[in-house]
This record gives sequence, structure tokens and C-alpha cells, in this order.
Amino acid sequence: MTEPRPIILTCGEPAGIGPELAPKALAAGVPFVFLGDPRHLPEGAAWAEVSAPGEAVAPGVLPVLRHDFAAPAVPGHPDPANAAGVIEVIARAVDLAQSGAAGGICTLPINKEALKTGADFRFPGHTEYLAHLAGDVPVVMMLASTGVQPPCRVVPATIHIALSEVPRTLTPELLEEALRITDAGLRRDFGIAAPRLALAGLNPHAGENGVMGREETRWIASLAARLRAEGFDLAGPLPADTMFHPAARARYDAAICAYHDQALIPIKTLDFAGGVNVTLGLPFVRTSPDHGTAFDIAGRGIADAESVIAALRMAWDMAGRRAGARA
Ligand SMILES: NC(=O)C1=CN([C@@H]2O[C@H](COP(=O)(O)OP(=O)(O)OC[C@H]3O[C@@H](n4cnc5c(N)ncnc54)[C@H](O)[C@@H]3O)[C@@H](O)[C@H]2O)C=CC1
Ligand SMILES: NCC(=O)COP(=O)(O)O
Repeated sequence: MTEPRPIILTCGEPAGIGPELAPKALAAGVPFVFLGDPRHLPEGAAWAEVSAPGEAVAPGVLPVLRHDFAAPAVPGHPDPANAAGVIEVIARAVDLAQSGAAGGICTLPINKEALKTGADFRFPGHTEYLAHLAGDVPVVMMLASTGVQPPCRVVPATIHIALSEVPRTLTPELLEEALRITDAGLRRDFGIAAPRLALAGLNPHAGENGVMGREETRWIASLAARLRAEGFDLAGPLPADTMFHPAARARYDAAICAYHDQALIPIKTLDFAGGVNVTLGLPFVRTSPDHGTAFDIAGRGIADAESVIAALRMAWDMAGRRAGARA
């Protein structure tokens, strides 16, 4: 039974709210170190440079593993010169987690457009980039609430693609993989011994027996039946519009949805402040706040730190479970 190593908090987009959230995140009360350029922290923030995760600093002081960027940050205005630094920080955090020097990573938000423009970043987000860095392993994005009961946990089986591409991207293989990774992730990282899964249909009313779309009758229902026969506790395909009220959420531990907004609208509506984004399937722990770079408020000091605090605590819990320190 050993406590895990500290979590790495990656800086994300320096022109977003990430850097101003880092000092506020000390309120999480779990060991972590900020990986980024200290010039991007808010003026007056108490920070101290460390050379490795876990090096002691005074209470209330943000430990910083220094990563020098090309340019200072102007809130709300991403500098293309800094895009490479953002990407390097994520890769460096993964190295630290993979080597065992860190217990896991918690990522502050990146701006996908800024990375594409500034560094021709070819991944739609952290999730896909982390899967690549881990050796192109299959993963799923799960968003988990911490501030509502019954909890809301959602997995979009397809992620950052155009809505018009969803029906052809959502294949039986992809959906089955998402269900299996979610089931395994809930057991491994959330201590849920027998996960109850709920599967959303693709179409309104889950197709209503083929009247409003045929994917459910063509293959989704039979996939669900096969997995149930194998032992999965799996309901569905269900109409997505009635899956997220409290009585419905009480019946499952995670909802597997067909596409991004079907999954993320309910959780961001129910618990924007306390939502945490988790990547399941990676060989290391990764969480993130559920919000983005919020350029509209960056630099004003008003960004709410609840989600990053919840994300750090969740990463610490997951790391503890993997290290055998928690049940
Ligand atoms: N994990 C990540 O790296 C994520 C990155 N993004 C990226 O962020 C960028 C902006 O995305 P948007 O859709 O505009 O979402 P957003 O979450 O950045 O902002 C949506 C609205 O919520 C507010 N908001 C967000 N976080 C807040 C906080 N902590 N406290 C107070 N108010 C907050 C913003 O001011 C804005 O009005 C995009 O490039 C997107 O791809 C979005 C989500 C996650
Ligand atoms: N909409 C959720 C989101 O953009 C998170 O993406 P990722 O960077 O965590 O892959």
C-alpha cells in the first residue's frame, strides 16, 4: 500500500484560463506540480521552481516544473509561437507519468484551433493525442460529474467529428470497444465492482422500431443483446432524451452515447462546475476539467476553479487505486 507520486498539471493554452487556475487549484489539497512557463502565471502568484515532482515547497506555494515557451501570454489572444510549447508540455507530462515519476496527469485546456494554426497539430484533442503517445491504444473520453447525485457519467462513442459523419463512424466495432473500455475503466479506476451501463440510441426515440431511423434495429440492439449474453449489465439502446433525469441516472453508472453533444450537453448542464473529463483505457491516469480555454474571461481572475480541483482530486483517487493505496 503506497501513496502515488504527485500529479502533473499541464499548463494548456497560456492565453486561456489555465494558468490563472493553477494557483487556485492548490485548494484541491492533493500533491501536484504545474508543468509550464512561470511567466504565464498571474502576476503575484506564489510559485517556486522544482526540479522533479514531489520536491517540497512551502505551503500555499505552487510548485512549478519549468517549461520555457517562445513568448509571453496575452490573455484571450493565443500566440502561434506558443503552440509547440503546449504540445511539448503534454508529451513531457506523459513521459513523467509513464516513467513512474508522476502518479498521473491532469490537463488544463488547450485551444484546438490555436494548436492547429500554430503547430499544425493533427489531433482533435488531448484524448486522441494521449492515445497516440501511449502507443495508439484504444481509449474513450468519459465525463464524470462530482457535484450531482445520482452521478452523471457519459461516454461519447464518437468524439470530435462533424455530426454528418456520425452515422458512418459509429460502427459495431467502435461501439463495442467503447462499451468494453468503459466497463473496464469503471472497475479499475472508479472501484465499481459490477458496472451498470446504459446505451443511448442514435436516433430520436432510439429509432422507435425503425420509424425514425434504422441503426438501432439493424445492429445496435443485437450488439447490446450479445454483450448482455456475455454478462454485461447493459440497458438499451434507450431514447437519449429520457436518460438523464435523476431517476434514470440512478439506474446506471455510465451512459454510452452515440456522439459528442448527446453526451456532453447533459453533464455540462447538470454539473458544469464539477464535471471532470477522464480518459479511460490509457496505461496512465489522465483527467481534465470539463471546460475549455474561456478566452472571453481569461486574465480577469474570475475563472471558477471547481472543475480543475475536482479533476485533480479524481486523478489522485485514480492514481491511488492503481497504486493499491485505495479500494
Ligand atoms: N480539455 C480541453 O482541452 C478542452 C478544450 N476546449 C477548447 O476550449 C476552446 C473554447 O471552447 P468553448 O466551447 O468556448 O468552451 P469554454 O468552456 O472555454 O467556454 C464556454 C463558456 O463557459 C465559460 N467558462 C468556461 N470555463 C469557465 C470557468 N472555469 N469559470 C467560469 N466560466 C467558465 C466561458 O467563459 C464561456 O462563456 C475550444 O478551442 C475548445 O476546443 C473545450 C473543452 C475542453
Ligand atoms: N468537448 C470536450 C473536449 O474538447 C475535451 O477534449 P480533450 O482535449 O480532453 O480531448
